This record gives sequence, C-alpha cells and structure tokens, in this order.
Amino acid sequence: MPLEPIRVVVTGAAGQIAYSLLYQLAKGDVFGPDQPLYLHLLDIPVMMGVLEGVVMELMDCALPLLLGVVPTADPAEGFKDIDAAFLVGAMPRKEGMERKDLLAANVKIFKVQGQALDQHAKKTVKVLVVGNPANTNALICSKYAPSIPRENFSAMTRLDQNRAQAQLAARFGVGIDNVRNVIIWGNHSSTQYPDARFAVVTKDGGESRVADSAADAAWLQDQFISTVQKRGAAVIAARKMSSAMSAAKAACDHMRDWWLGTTGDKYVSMGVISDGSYNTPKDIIFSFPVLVKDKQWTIVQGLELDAFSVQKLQQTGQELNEEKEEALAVCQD
Ligand SMILES: NC(=O)C1=CN([C@@H]2O[C@H](COP(=O)(O)OP(=O)(O)OC[C@H]3O[C@@H](n4cnc5c(N)ncnc54)[C@H](O)[C@@H]3O)[C@@H](O)[C@H]2O)C=CC1
Ligand SMILES: O=C([O-])CC(=O)C(=O)O
Repeated sequence: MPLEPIRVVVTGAAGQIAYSLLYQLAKGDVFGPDQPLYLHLLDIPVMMGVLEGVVMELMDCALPLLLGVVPTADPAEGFKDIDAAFLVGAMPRKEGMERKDLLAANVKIFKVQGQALDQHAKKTVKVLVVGNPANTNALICSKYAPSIPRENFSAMTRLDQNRAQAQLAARFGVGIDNVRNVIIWGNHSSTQYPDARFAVVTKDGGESRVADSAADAAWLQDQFISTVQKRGAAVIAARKMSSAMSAAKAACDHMRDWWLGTTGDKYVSMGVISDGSYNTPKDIIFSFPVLVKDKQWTIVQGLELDAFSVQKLQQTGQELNEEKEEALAVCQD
C-alpha cells in the first residue's frame, strides 16, 4: 500500500542551509525512500524572488517523491496541516559574535511561528529548530504553541554530535560508522559539553571504550572538547559564512532518527524539554542522549557523571536559564 503523503515545512527556505537541505528532503533521505511529500517553503516577502529560483531548481531535480511545492511568505499557508517542520529561518552570526548575541533579533520569529504552528499545523507535528540560539528559540516556539505537546519541539545539537564523532574517528583512525554514543549535553553554544566518556570505537573487529585509552585522556578532556565547542566559529572564520552543508546534513540526521527511530543501543543527542534528568534545570531545552521509538524520544538514564561532568552540565544549564529569562523579556515587549 502506498504511504499517505506528508507535508513538510522549511523556513528560511531561500537561505544557505535550506539550499542543501531541500534536495535531501525531496529525494527521500529523511522520511524514507517510499514517503511522498509536499514541501512548504517559507521565507520573508523580500526573498520571494530568490525562492522562485529554488522552486524552479526543485522542479528541475525531477524527484519522484516530491508531489508539490508551496512557496510562501505567509506563515498560515506555510504551516497549514504540517507533519514536520524545519525552522531554519533566522539571522546567522558573524565572526566575533556568540550565538546568544542573536537572541534579541531572532527569538520573536519563533514566537510568531509558534503561534502559527499552534493554529495551523497538525498536533502531531515534529518541530526541529535550527535557527540560533536554537535551544532557546525552540523553548519560545513551544511556549507559544500550547496545543502541541512540548515533546514535539526539539533543537539541533546533531551537528555538534557529528563534529564530535568525526573528531574521534580521525583520532582513532576508524571510519565514522565505527564510533558511537558520543554525547552532546546542554546548549548549542560554546558552553556545550561534548562527552566522549561513553563513546565506543570498533576497530579490528573489537570494541573499546574511548575513555579507556590512557594515551588519549588529556586530548579528550582538552582539545577534543574545545575543538567541538568552537567548530562553528572556526568555520565562520574560514568561510566568512556559517556552516551550511554540514548543518543541513545534521538536520536530516536529526529528523530521520526522530521519524524512523534509533537503532539498538545507539543513542543520539537532541535538544529536548528537560524533566530535570541529571540534575539539569527543568523547563529548558537541553541536549541529552536520547533513544527514539515510534516517533517518541526518551532520555537515556543511568549514565554516571563524574565531578568534571557535573560542573559542565551546571554551567551550560545556567546559561540556558539566563537565555530563557532574556527571551521571555524580549517576547513580552
Ligand atoms: N543549530 C545549529 O547547529 C546551526 C544553526 N545555524 C543557524 O541557522 C540559521 C540559518 O542559517 P543560514 O541558512 O546560514 O542563514 P541565511 O541568512 O543564509 O538564511 C536565513 C534565511 O531565513 C530567512 N528568514 C529570516 N526571517 C524569517 C522569517 N521570519 N520567516 C521565514 N524566513 C525567515 C531569511 O530571509 C533567509 O533567507 C542561523 O540562525 C544560523 O545561525 C547554522 C548552522 C548550524
Ligand atoms: O556557529 C554558528 O553560528 C553556526 C552554528 O550554529 C554552527 O556552525 O554550529
């Protein structure tokens, strides 16, 4: 039996991340090779001309799963009957800025889009916030969409996870698929805690815990963490624009695992509403290791935190609390 078509919205559809993302969505990389879909492309009025070119290109890709495209500057049309939302549209940072410097400019976009999702999207919609500061934008979006369960909102830390996995694969001389269970805790910011203590590497037919390698202990606590924390800034310094190809790939990975589920004991990191697990502050969007089944995520429990990790989780949780206060104040203006 053919699958019912789904409706997927991408905001910031005329921007650089969307340019890589749309092709992957339309060719079946995220929702599966048999899942037909309509793409809703939302951007602001001044970008409608550029968006027209993107629509032409999507058509010219001649992709059988893509049943139709709805380009629009109207959030009501953009979010109508939507099953999955990629909220990318927001200002990117420039060299020398922290992502939270974007808060005042971007957070109101997510208030308006939360309200539009609330009114027009399906109540089962899965929302991935990519636009920065992603965790706090996701929190605000959910707050203004009270008829949609809070569990349906997430923020992207998958790019950080992919970066961490790639660093470990290079360090240990294995392919990327031979590294699993590295964790990103907290905020998608320079306070994030990339944690390799539970990461497992498969090499020469055997498995070993990354943390058991004495030769790599200093590298893991120092260079590894800071490389991942600062990777976005390093790309901006080199490209003069923020990561786009890798961000689009990470968005696909995040939504695919949410939609189709994770495999076995291989967990992934997602920014999700905190229930206080691991002594984190409740009611912020915090990145945790999660497993996904039937489109529902659950936080992996029982991982032991050492004193270093406790302090790292506290620091990033505190930053998220501060961002939350600032965002709520901005939204009340
Ligand atoms: N969470 C993550 O790991 C990552 C997040 N990002 C963030 O993603 C966001 C987008 O980045 P790029 O695509 O490179 O930026 P871009 O500037 O190329 O594109 C952004 C697009 O959003 C549109 N836009 C602005 N306001 C909008 C609104 N209210 N509704 C719909 N569209 C709107 C703009 O017109 C533009 O077309 C930035 O905030 C960036 O910092 C980027 C990389 C990774
Ligand atoms: O660094 C930035 O501003 C863009 C981003 O979020 C990333 O590359 O992780």
